[in-house]
Formats: sequence, structure tokens, C-alpha cells
Amino acid sequence: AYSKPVTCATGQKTAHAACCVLFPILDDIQANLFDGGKCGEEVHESLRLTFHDAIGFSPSLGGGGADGSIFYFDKVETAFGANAGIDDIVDAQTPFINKYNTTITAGDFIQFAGAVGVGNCPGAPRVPFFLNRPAAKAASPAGLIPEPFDSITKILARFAEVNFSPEEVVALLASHTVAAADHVDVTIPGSPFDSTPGVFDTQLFIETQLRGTGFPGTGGNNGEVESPLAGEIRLQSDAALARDPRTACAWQSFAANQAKMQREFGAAMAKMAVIGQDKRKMVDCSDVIPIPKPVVGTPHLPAGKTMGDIEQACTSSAFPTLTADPGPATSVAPVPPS
Ligand code: HEM
Ligand SMILES: [Ca+2]
Ligand SMILES: [Mn+2]
Repeated sequence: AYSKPVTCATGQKTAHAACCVLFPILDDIQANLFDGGKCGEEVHESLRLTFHDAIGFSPSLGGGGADGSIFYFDKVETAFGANAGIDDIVDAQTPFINKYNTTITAGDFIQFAGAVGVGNCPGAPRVPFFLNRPAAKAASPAGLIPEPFDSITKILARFAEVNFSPEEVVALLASHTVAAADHVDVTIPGSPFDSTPGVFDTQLFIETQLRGTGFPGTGGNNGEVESPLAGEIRLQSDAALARDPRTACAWQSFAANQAKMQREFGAAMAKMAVIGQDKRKMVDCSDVIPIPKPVVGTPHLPAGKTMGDIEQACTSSAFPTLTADPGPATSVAPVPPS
């Protein structure tokens, strides 16, 4: 229904008066959670948290989806193996969630922080945000969060339970362009999944298609396979999604198409953020989310690589032709801890 834009007491305009409460929260988290609007560790972890809260719904086992259960029942959920390390960001968000708990629920806060946070990464879409999740009633059942050692059959089946197609799963994995692992190889915390963890670019889809040549730290970790670059870590699940006949062409379709990746990631995030929720009871506050900066750089091979290093997997079309950065072989620095 049409509603007249309002001017909030704090001066900003929004389509719905109910959204005005979000502006002070926006300013606070940008300054004090995201280090002045950066795309660093807290943004990466806040984005991961949106997924680990939202995916906690199954038609057969229950759970409330994107309901903040990972905060309200954190003792239960942070103990799940798939949630290794998630306690850090739950702890970091807790003072903010408590400060605003008379205004918005933890479920709203977690999705709001993720949408705002990823928007700090140049090249990200403006992720829509809907307000009004009730507080969680129970913890998520165990076993609902995909693990990097799961088969593609298991991963796609889990997402299908919450109505996500294989193409939507691949679109969601664009999140790993602004991501690093602390717990896959604990000897090298902060190891990024692509060479540009501060930019929401397509490098993840390019670099995961390169032949793996070694482990950045120790070998033999569960859910890890060889990566193509020093300092870069590769999840077994990302490598398999890039090569499986069910997902390889979707994966390749994002490799040199920033606009397609942005569009489909934004749409899939909007859908994920309301898993288990009744959208008719929610208010569209998308216009509160700041407009992200454009991407930095263009799709390329890391220095030292050639098209011969691409492991073509999609059988219906060729991987886009890319040129390599000049200079010595790219090596990737860890994302600094907060
Ligand atoms: C097949 C599905 C997925 C699997 C198996 C998976 C697995 C993982 C693993 C193992 C890590 C490393 C955690 C650590 O060691 O610190 C990680 C990080 C991350 N994941 Fe995923 N993930 C999946 C899907 C997603 C989705 C759908 C999103 C968000 C929309 C997401 C966002 C992130 C982010 C942003 C990080 C980086 C966190 C940081 O840098 O601290 N992942 N993921
Ligand atoms: Ca990136
Ligand atoms: Mn981290």
C-alpha cells in the first residue's frame, strides 16, 4: 500500500514512520561496530551471522528461521560445530542488541546489521531490509547449517527445504567474496577466500575455478582443499559448487558479471532474511540502508596465472577470457582481527 514518505525526528526521510527507529541504530553501528563504515572483520562476521540465524528453519524439524534465536539461545546454538567462531560476533553485537531491545528484536538487528555491513563493501548491492521479526521462541534444531565438508547433494537439499534453487545458492555464496576463515585452519586465522576480501567483486567466482596448487597453512583440515594462491584458503564446498554439473554454469555466470552477481545476491539475501517469517506483517525499510560504493577493479586473473589454470567445468559455455594482473605471483594477506 502507498504511504506518504515521512521525515523522522532525526531529519532523514523514509517511506514508513516505523522505520525511523533504525537511523540512530544505523549511525551507531557504522561508527562503533563497523569501525567507521569499513568492510572488515565485523562486517564479514555480521554477514555470516545473517545466514547462520536465518537457515535455522526446517519444514520437518522446526526452528524459526531469521528470528534472532542465535542470540536469544546462544548457549545452545554457538555450540553447534557449524557455528565455530560465531560467538565472537554474537558477543560483539550483544551490547547493541541490548541497547536497542525496546525498539527492535535481535532477529531484526542481525539482519539489519548484515544489510548495512555488506553495503560497506564496494561493489555490494543495496540489500533490502524488512522490519518486524518477533523474538525467537526456541533455539534452532541442530544440523541445519551447511558445513564445508558436506556433499553438494546434501547442501542443495538443505537449501531446497527453504525454497532456494541451486542458482540462488550460488548467488548467496557471493558472500564469500568478503570473507575469511578463522577456524578451518586455526594456524592461519583471517585467511581470505579470495584476493580481495574488502571488495564485493567477482574474484571469488574466478579464483575458486583456478587449479588448486597447495595449502596456505597446514594440510588435512576438514572441509578445506588446495587453493591457487599463497595466503588464500579454499573451502571444499566452494570448490565443489564451482565444479558440480548442477551449479558450475551458474558459478561461471558470475565470474565476469558484477551486475548479475549483485542483482542475484541482493534478491537471494532479501529472501534469506525472512526465512520463517510472515512478510505480510513486516514493514519495508529498505530505504534506510545506505547506497553502497561502486566496485573497485575489474575481473582479472591473479598475477602469475593464465587461462590454462582455469578448470573449465560448465559444459555449455566457455569460462570468460581474462587477463592476469602484472607482476609477481599474487599472495593474499590475512584480514586483520578487530
Ligand atoms: C554451502 C553453504 C556454506 C558453507 C558450507 C559455508 C561455510 C563457511 C565456512 C567454513 C566459513 C569459515 C568460518 C571460519 O572458519 O571462520 C565461512 C565464512 C563465511 N561465510 Fe559461509 N558458508 C556457506 C554459505 C554462506 C552464506 C549463504 C553466507 C551469507 C549470506 C555466508 C557468509 C560467510 C561469510 C561472510 C564468511 C566470513 C566470515 C569472516 O570473515 O569472519 N556463507 N563460511
Ligand atoms: Ca572479493
Ligand atoms: Mn572472521
